[in-house]
Amino acid sequence: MSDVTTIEADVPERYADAVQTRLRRAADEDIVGRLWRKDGTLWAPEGTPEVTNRLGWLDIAERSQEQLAELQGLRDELLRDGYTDAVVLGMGGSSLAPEVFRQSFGKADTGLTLHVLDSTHPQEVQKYLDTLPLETTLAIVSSKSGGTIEPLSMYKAFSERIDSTHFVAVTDPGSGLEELANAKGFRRVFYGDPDIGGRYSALSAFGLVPAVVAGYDVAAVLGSAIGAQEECQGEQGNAGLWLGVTLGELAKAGRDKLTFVADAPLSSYGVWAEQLVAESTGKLGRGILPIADEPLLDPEHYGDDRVFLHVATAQGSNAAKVAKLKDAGHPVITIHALGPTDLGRIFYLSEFAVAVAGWVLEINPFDQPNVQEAKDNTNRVLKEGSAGVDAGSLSELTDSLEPPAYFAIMGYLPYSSDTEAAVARLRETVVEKYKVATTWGYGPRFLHSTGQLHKGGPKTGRFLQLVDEPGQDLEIPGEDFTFKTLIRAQADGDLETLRSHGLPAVRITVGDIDAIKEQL
Ligand SMILES: O=P(O)(O)OC[C@H]1O[C@](O)(CO)[C@@H](O)[C@@H]1O
Repeated sequence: MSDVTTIEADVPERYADAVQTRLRRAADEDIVGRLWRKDGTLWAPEGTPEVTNRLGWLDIAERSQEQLAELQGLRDELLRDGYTDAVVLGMGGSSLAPEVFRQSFGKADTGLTLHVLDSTHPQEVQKYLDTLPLETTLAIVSSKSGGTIEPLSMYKAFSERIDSTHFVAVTDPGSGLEELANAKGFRRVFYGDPDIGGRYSALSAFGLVPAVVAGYDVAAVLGSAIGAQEECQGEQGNAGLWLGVTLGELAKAGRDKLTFVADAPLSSYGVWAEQLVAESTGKLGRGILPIADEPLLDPEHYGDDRVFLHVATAQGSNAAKVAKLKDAGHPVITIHALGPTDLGRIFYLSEFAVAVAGWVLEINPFDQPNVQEAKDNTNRVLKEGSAGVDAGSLSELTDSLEPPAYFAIMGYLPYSSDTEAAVARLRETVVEKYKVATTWGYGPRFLHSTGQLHKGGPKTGRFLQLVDEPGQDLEIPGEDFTFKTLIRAQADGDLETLRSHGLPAVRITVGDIDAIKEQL
């Protein structure tokens, strides 16, 4: 057991020495004090960009409390004006926390029905345009940089159909999106903190605007985050420090597949944590690979590259399976949670832990050096057209497949529960047959999440790209490419980038995902 109150640890004895030694070193080197004093040399040489100006999240929950009255004012105004729905148009850090809030809280009595659109698949965008009651829908265009191609394309599609007063922007001061919002007369512009990067922005305006508009108890979410902030102050009983040191040391010992088991109603935690962990740690050939939503199996199916993080609630149904994992000697860390308002605490502890793990792994957790490559390749395909893609063959991925390799499935497909169920069956087959960890992400969403680790992390990934032939296309007003061209250029660009890193990457144009299992 650790000496912290909110986290329970079952870490096998053989790793305990490394964790204790590292905790002593953290105390000797005043890691917590230096983190709070925003000393960037914890992670990178003095003067490195994207370090000291990326630590605003440390006390953002306190500062966000001051924004609540204004946000609640917006919600009241929208309800008075007859609004019924709100849709977030954003990617990565600008969409994933709202998505976890949405799935965890559900529909509140006192707010708008929240939706999150973070896809460029024409069928997916069209679905929202067709099914939302557009006359009573608020569109929240969310982008820190204000220049990301996906939210701007989604904005363009919506702007043809709804009036400017139906839009609000969430962005950092001085961005192109701020300028656009002012020029077009958006209802409001809300600002993020420029000293916080996208994946650390959950408790700033990026998470809060959608959550307040949806009527969720954001004051309680922030209260739980402030509780965690207090827990992360000193050397003793510091849950975030302990978690980061443990995850870092386990990764160094080869347990670098952090497998989330999140109980209802917090089952979607992994989709947010995935970006935090992968984009922060996956670089310089190192990193912790987050595994979200993988079917949970019996211990014998797992290699010794796993560590399990159980977000446990009273309603959860995973306890018996997790107990078996502990008994079999897999490291298991349990974070106990009461319900959705605990998300503030869980987000905060995760953020602090990942910052500490960055120190252990000797990487800068606040940059994303490899994300740009896929974006550049996409832009080139958009400009010059595709030179045609060699699909490759599945055996490139399965030949001598064993831990510590991992099998990544990336679907440039419309979102559907049928797809997710078929992918879950495929993942289960891969784990059972090869004992390797599997990941799954919708493209282009995963490009802003695990995409960084795929290229920058350990070169152990095998990549299966799934694409379809969309039956319908959708114009992007003002652009000379359509959504169908954009998503295919993103898929082509990513395949090319993976291969340029010497990584095995194969494309399958899907009809029946279940049929892939037979070829493994
Ligand atoms: O909020 P923005 O600037 O649109 O960026 C979206 C996402 O893209 C990235 O910058 C890179 O993938 C993420 O870190 C970020 O959360």
